[in-house]
Amino acid sequence: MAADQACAFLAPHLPFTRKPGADSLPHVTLTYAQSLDGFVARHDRKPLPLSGPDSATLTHALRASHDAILVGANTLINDNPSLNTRLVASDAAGQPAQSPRPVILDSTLRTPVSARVFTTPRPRADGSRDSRVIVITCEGRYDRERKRALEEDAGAVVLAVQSDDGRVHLPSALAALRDLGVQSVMVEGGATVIGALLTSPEVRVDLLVVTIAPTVIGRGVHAIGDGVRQDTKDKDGRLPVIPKLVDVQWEQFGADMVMLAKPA
Ligand SMILES: NC(=O)C1=CN([C@@H]2O[C@H](COP(=O)(O)OP(=O)(O)OC[C@H]3O[C@@H](n4cnc5c(N)ncnc54)[C@H](O)[C@@H]3O)[C@@H](O)[C@H]2O)C=CC1
Ligand SMILES: Nc1nc(O)c(N)c(N[C@@H]2O[C@H](COP(=O)(O)O)[C@@H](O)[C@H]2O)n1
Repeated sequence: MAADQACAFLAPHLPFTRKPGADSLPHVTLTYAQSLDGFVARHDRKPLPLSGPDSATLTHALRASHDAILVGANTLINDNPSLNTRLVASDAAGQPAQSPRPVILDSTLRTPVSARVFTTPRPRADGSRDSRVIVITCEGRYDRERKRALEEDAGAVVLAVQSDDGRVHLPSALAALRDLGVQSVMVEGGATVIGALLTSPEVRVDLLVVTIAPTVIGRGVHAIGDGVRQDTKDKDGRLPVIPKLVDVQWEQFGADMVMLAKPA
């Protein structure tokens, strides 16, 4: 069964907890599904089902094993995702599945109050954890009325952190999540977030889990290439660097291949 296979595949990497150290940031897992030719979406950025049922079960087991699940604002707007754990009964450690807290990176608060994520039930077995959606925006860039609407009409927690070239500063976002008690974050995309995270000189990705579906798209949004600002140097004059991968494992889930690796 796919759920058992997912548990066995993920078990050696558990638990996903905060990195050691007084000011340490949460554990970060980066995960996405791509076509055989490297795309996460078609060129129109409409939702694109790539994962088959077995690798989708793995993704939900992974979701259930993290405190929070993070996506970029474009993914939230284009896909209108649920971000819950409806495909699994238990997490990768065999405990009853809980849905992680959704987190949206949204520099200017474009997230609609009608987004599905705000009304998706997110029962938690322990009953005590705050499961409200967290929207992280840039100090000085957001509209106060949008913040009020997200908080009061959608029930979100809106956090404003420092801006990094017009985007949410990733270490500040992770520190804000840590301060809310989040120990582990599963980042699901999209391409811009994947690129920003993989090339961040300040944030470490602890685990990378990539599903490769036997599907050819031809033209679309590239998983890495379209998210990385290859032509721009950062404020210290450095070009984006994508880390090498170590401890690489491959396993077949249904028709898909899944790679699990650690950035060096
Ligand atoms: N196949 C898969 O596994 C997945 C595919 N997707 C696809 O990806 C596409 C969306 O990807 P993108 O357009 O690249 O947008 P995205 O979902 O990566 O969101 C980018 C937006 O996030 C916000 N943001 C704030 N701070 C940021 C930061 N530090 N770094 C990056 N973004 C930050 C900005 O508003 C930015 O425009 C959709 O078509 C969706 O279907 C999304 C997730 C997973
Ligand atoms: N693992 C995976 N496989 C695919 O084929 C996908 N298209 C995605 N997309 C991500 O999952 C979100 C949808 O979540 P719900 O099913 O609505 O809970 C979508 O927004 C992407 O983040 N992932």
